[in-house]
Amino acid sequence: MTLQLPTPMAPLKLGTRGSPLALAQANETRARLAGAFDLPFEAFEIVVIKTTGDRIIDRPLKEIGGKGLFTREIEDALLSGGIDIAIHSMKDMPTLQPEGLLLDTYLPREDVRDGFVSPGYATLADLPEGSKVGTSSLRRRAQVLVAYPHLEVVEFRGNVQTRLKKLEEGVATCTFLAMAGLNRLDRADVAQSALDPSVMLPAIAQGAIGIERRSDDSRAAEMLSALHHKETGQRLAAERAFLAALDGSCETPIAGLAELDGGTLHLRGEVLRPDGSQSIKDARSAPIEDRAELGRAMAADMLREAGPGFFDWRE
Ligand SMILES: NCc1[nH]cc(CCC(=O)O)c1CC(=O)O
Repeated sequence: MTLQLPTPMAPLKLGTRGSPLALAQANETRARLAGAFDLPFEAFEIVVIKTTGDRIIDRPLKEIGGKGLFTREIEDALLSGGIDIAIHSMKDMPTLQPEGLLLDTYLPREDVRDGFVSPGYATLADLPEGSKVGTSSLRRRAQVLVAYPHLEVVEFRGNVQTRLKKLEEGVATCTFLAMAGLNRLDRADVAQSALDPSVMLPAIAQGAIGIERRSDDSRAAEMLSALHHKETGQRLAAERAFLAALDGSCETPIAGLAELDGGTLHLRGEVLRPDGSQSIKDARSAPIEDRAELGRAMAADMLREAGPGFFDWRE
C-alpha cells in the first residue's frame, strides 16, 4: 500500500498550544516532517488550540486541576478529526492516554537540565536569607527548600517574557526555566547557568517532544515512524514507568532521569514532600530491554521507603 502524502490542498494538521514554546515545537515537527518526506511546509498546517490551562492564567495551577489541563482540548480535537497529530512537551503529559490515541513518537531530546535565571546572582547558593524564588513547579519548590531552607518560594506563572519582567520588577530574585525551552526559543542567554541533574534532578521527560495520533490512523503512524528517535523513547519508557508506578499527579513533587550508556540504562529518581521537609532518592541501572521494569521496581522500593502518609499532605 502506498502512503497517501499530504499536500498544500489537503495538509496534515498539527495541533498545538499557542505559547511561543509550543509553536516552536510545532514548527520543529513540521520542518522534520517536510524534510523526511521532501514536502513543502504548506503540506502541513499548524492548528492552535486553546486549553483550559492557557485560559486560566491568574490562579495557581494546583488549584485548577491536574495534568490534563494543557492537553484535554488538544486530545479532543485529535479524536474528533479536527487535527491529525498533536505536538506535546512530554513533561506535561499524563502517563495514560485516552482510548483511541497513541503517544509513541518522540523527537530527539533537548537539554534535560533546569536553567537558573537571576538578574542579580550567579548561583542559588549566593542568594541571601529570605530571598524569593519564583516558581509554580512543586518539584522545583521542594528541591529548593530541601537544599536551601532559608529561601522563600513564591508562585510564578507565565511565559518566558512575563517571568523575566517579574524578575525585573522584583517579584522574585530568581526563577528556573527548562534549558530545553530556552534553547528552542533561542533564549539560552537568560540563564546564568544550567543546573547539573545531581543538583536539581529534572522533571520526568523534561526536554522531550512527543507526537500523539489516533490509533487507527495508519498514515500518521507511517509518517511519524520516520521521525521517531529510538533512544529518547527508551529513556522515556523508564522514566514514565517510574512516574506511572508512583501514580504521580501534579500534586506530588517527582523528579527522574534516565540516561543511556551503550546497552545499559541508568535511572535516577526523587520524590519529595512539597514543603521540602523530606526527599527520597534512588539510582539504579539495568539492560535497556528491562527499561519499564527498572522504572516500576525503583518506584515500588521508593514508595516502600516513603511509607504511608508521605504523599498525603494539604497546605
Ligand atoms: N510545565 C511547563 C513546561 N513544559 C515544558 C517546558 C519546557 C520544555 C521541556 O521541558 O520540554 C515547560 C517550561 C519550563 O519548565 O521551563
